[in-house]
Amino acid sequence: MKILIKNGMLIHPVTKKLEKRDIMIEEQKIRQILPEIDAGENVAVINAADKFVAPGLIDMHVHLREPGFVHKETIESGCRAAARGGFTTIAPMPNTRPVTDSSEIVKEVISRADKLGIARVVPFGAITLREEGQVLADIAGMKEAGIIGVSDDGVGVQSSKMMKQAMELARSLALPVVAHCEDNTLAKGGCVHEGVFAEKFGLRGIPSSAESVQIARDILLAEETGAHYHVCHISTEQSVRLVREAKSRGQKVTAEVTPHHLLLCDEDIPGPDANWKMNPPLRSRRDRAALLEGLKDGTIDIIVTDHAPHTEGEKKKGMSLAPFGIVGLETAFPLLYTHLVLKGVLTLAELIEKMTERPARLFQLPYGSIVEDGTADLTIIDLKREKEINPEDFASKGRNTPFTGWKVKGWPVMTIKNGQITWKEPGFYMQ
Ligand SMILES: NC(=O)N[C@@H](CC(=O)O)C(=O)O
Ligand SMILES: [Zn+2]
Ligand SMILES: [Zn+2]
Repeated sequence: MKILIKNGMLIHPVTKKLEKRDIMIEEQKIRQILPEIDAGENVAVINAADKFVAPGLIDMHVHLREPGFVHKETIESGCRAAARGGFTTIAPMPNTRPVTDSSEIVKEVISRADKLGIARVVPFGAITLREEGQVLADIAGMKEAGIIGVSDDGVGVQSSKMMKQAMELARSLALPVVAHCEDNTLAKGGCVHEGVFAEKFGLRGIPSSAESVQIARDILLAEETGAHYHVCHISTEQSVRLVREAKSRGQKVTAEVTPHHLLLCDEDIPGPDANWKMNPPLRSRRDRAALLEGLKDGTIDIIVTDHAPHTEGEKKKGMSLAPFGIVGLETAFPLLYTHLVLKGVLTLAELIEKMTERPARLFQLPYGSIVEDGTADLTIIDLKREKEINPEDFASKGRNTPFTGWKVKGWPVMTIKNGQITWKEPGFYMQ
């Protein structure tokens, strides 16, 4: 089927200004981008007047929970959440049960996602067997099966020796090492940032050094091994400084940040409600400022959600006992558009770049831009539409968000992946 998107606003690749364009999609490709295209016969026309058309959003850090934790999320519910949030490509972390540490599980995840066709799923494989930090996983086999990088997300790799071996192997396979950075001897037992909130509520804190110490170690190991080292969910001022310094020396070190670490700090936590509990925790106001600075100056390369669904029952256990993590796929774009773009922190083009083209480049994925003959992954967004965040609307099984009730603008109204409509806001106009 041919689809014609009429009168949408696109970011010009050079001037970065918005301009009105028609886009013709045929099969899985973008065939034409022109100021005016006639529909002709047998073409479905989408009226995108006053709407912004972005490349399909890419999220390089999500948790789909299948296999093993399907009460929290399934590949299907997670992909539906992605499509509803405007994402066409998502990269699930391997901390499922069993852990994604073999080519069989990698193939299984990819084939289930392919059959559904709701979002393109490009998985990470584990660094170590069962993410236990003891024995390297079959990284070469998993690469054959389709992984795009390795990560033990959920836990830090405690042994320097293990990390070094992983980097050597990953380097030889041209795979990035994507690190959840957490030194257990420093973080042990903490549930929130070691700061004002922890003190006020008498909770055990996780110091910033639990993250930054491991980043410092890993940057040295990456220098020695030549691996591409990517820092997961960076959260502290010191971590940003380390990445900036490594980049300035020309090292291949990259980093990602989440919307919640960009928009919230520990002072904002209203009380001991586990919907505000995630790993790494919300840090200080100063850390948050350093993250924004790092994002603006390019030290931090991309934005990811770290979508981490948990059940209401699990989250009711309170700050100390509830699992870490919040959902993010269905709120990321409107939150960032409202609080970064509309407040002048980033331009719309900069925000989009960090959610499309940059992640595609970092992980060598052939997506993330709107070009003729390119894959037809597109997200149509109503930048003016304002709506309250209501977890009851989520396609995700997870309702665990600290952003309930936030009034935000910039809601996706249609998501197209590989030339197929994967989600559409009810009532969004189509001829
Ligand atoms: N971010 C979180 O708070 N939780 C993640 C694990 C992780 O990303 O480290 C999860 O799997 O629930
Ligand atoms: Zn993590
Ligand atoms: Zn994660």
